[in-house]
Formats: sequence, C-alpha cells, structure tokens
Amino acid sequence: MKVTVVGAGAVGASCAEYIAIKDFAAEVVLLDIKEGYAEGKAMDLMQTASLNGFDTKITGVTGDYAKTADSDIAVITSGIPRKPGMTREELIGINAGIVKEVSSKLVEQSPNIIIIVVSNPMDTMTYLVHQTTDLPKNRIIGMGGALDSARFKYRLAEAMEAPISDIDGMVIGGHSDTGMVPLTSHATRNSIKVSEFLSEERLQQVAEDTKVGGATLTKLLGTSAWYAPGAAVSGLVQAIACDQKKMFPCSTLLEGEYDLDDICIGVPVILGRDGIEKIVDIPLSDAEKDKMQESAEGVKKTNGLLQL
Ligand SMILES: NC(=O)c1ccc[n+]([C@@H]2O[C@H](COP(=O)([O-])OP(=O)(O)OC[C@H]3O[C@@H](n4cnc5c(N)ncnc54)[C@H](O)[C@@H]3O)[C@@H](O)[C@H]2O)c1
Ligand SMILES: O=C(O)C[C@H](O)C(=O)O
Repeated sequence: MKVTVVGAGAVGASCAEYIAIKDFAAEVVLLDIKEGYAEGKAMDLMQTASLNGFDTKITGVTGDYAKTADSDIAVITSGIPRKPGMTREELIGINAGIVKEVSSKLVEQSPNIIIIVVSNPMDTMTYLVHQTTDLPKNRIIGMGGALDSARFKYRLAEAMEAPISDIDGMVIGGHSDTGMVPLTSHATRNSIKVSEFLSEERLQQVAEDTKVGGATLTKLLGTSAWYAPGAAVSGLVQAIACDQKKMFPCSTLLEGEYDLDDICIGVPVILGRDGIEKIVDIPLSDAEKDKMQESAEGVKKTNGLLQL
C-alpha cells in the first residue's frame, strides 16, 4: 500500500506520522512545493521509526509527482490554513487553484487513485476534485465529519464527566462553523441516549461548541489544528487500506440521497478497499432534515464561487 500526502505542513506531517505509527502502509510519500521541506519532515519522521516501532518507509519530495506514481491513496492537505477571525470559506481564492493543480497531477501519475481531500473549504474542494478529474465518485472523499465527530464526542464526554470511550456520536453536514449538524438525538453513552444524562440546554451547548471546534482552536493556536485532523485522516486511510468497512461521516457526491443533488457534503459512508463503498441513509428528525438542507445551501453558495 502506497500513500501520498500532498502538503508537508502541520496536517500533512501529522497525518503521515499517525499512518506510520499505525504501521499498516508500506510507503508514505510526502510532497510539498517548499524546497527541502518534505524531505526534512520525512527524515525527521523516519528518525522516530526505531523509537515508535514502525516499518513504514516515509520519503519526502519537492514537487516531483513522478515519485507519487502508482499510489493507492492520496491525501490533499496543500493550501493555506485560516487565521483567527477568518472562516474556512475565505480560503477558497488561494486553495481552489492549488487543489485543482494537485489533483490533476496526482491522477496523471496514479489513474486509479483514491483521493482524500482535507484542504478547506473542504466540501467545495471535494466538489472541485470531481470537476477536475475523471475519478469515479467512490474514489473522491472529503475529510471533515470524522474530525467533527471526534470533537463532538470530546464535548459530550466533557459535559457528562464520562470517559470518551463510553461515548458514540456523529456529525454530518458541511464542514463549516454554521453548517455542521451534530446528531444529538442519535448520540449515546454505552447505548443509552445522551439526553438521559444531559438537559436539552446543555446538549445544545455541546452542539454549538462542536460546530465552532475548529475556530476555537484557531483562536488559541493562531493557525488551525493538526493533531486531531491528522488522526482523523489516518483513520480514513487505514479503513481503506485494511478494507475495514468502517462507517465515518465523509463528504461525498450526493445524487438524490438525503434529498440532495450535485453537492459534496458530509453523510455517513462505509469505507473499504474501493473507497466509499456505500452511502448510508439514516433516518433524520424533521429538525435535522431542515438543518441538513440549510447546511447544503451554504455549501452550494461556496461552490458557486468556484471558477469552473
Ligand atoms: N478538512 C479538515 O478537517 C481540515 C482540518 C485541518 C486543516 N484543514 C485544512 O488543511 C490545509 C492545510 O493546513 P495546515 O495547517 O497543514 O497548513 P500548513 O500551512 O501547515 O501546510 C500546508 C502546506 O501546503 C504546502 N503547499 C502549498 N501549496 C502547495 C502545492 N501547490 N503543492 C504542494 N504543497 C503545497 C505548503 O508549502 C505547506 O507546507 C488548510 O487548508 C486547512 O484549512 C482541513
Ligand atoms: O478550523 C479550520 O480551519 C481547520 C479545520 O477545518 C478544523 O476543523 O480544524
């Protein structure tokens, strides 16, 4: 299994590190445009191999796509992150050009690749990869919901003073400060609905804290987060590489599912060796359906800014 990670910055390097530590991939190629940067990150990571006990071979390259040839999976993290006070949508002007160029170069070298899009605004960048490449829809995956769900579980555990391993929950919808739809009515602690433990008001607070999870970290760090994003991406890569058939909320092209069409947005999917092997249609309450439609309107508005 060969995995390419484009962008050796905060998220790309974290993602490569988690993939290596989990030790399921033979090879990870890190690619960046900054001269020597990916080579340096790869060497530093390889010097953790004997300490962390992995055999994954990590190499770094500057702009040399030939070295990515025959990759099974690529992760696109290239592009600028937001600064405090910005929305993810404001990144579109710079990141759209980068994602377009990177995705076509990846497919040139690896025509059967599965692409996981991370760069923001992620749902729109995932849609852009569809417009740019001829890859079938199961091979283009946007990562956002896996991260947002991890943050939701963190906030639920905090509110209940419970260990995170007790909690299950999922966030669907667009990966934006206003568009996320935390499924509070489906969330559980050891299969008991969380509404049995938390007041409606506290649950609403958990949902709001989840939605601004990325913005909260950006304010604290001065740039956006990387540990949880890197871990979330590595989970998706592992599910595909190891054919796990695991369910994650991912951004995928909808063609009628959830009453939505011609849009990439977060919904539960099954990930296995073919990428997105199934879109899972789960029953939503009327309120959740309305939130999903509202979220989709926001994503479509951002898609409208793409110069296709
Ligand atoms: N979807 C998510 O859940 C999620 C989570 C975290 C970050 N992000 C997004 O991921 C992106 C990267 O964030 P980061 O914190 O790693 O930023 P970063 O600045 O640390 O790293 C980005 C890297 O991309 C490289 N790059 C720029 N243009 C390139 C090109 N054409 N080809 C190859 N490499 C190129 C830069 O040199 C840099 O090293 C941002 O857009 C951020 O908003 C998304
Ligand atoms: O918040 C951001 O801009 C980065 C990322 O989308 C995140 O949710 O951490």
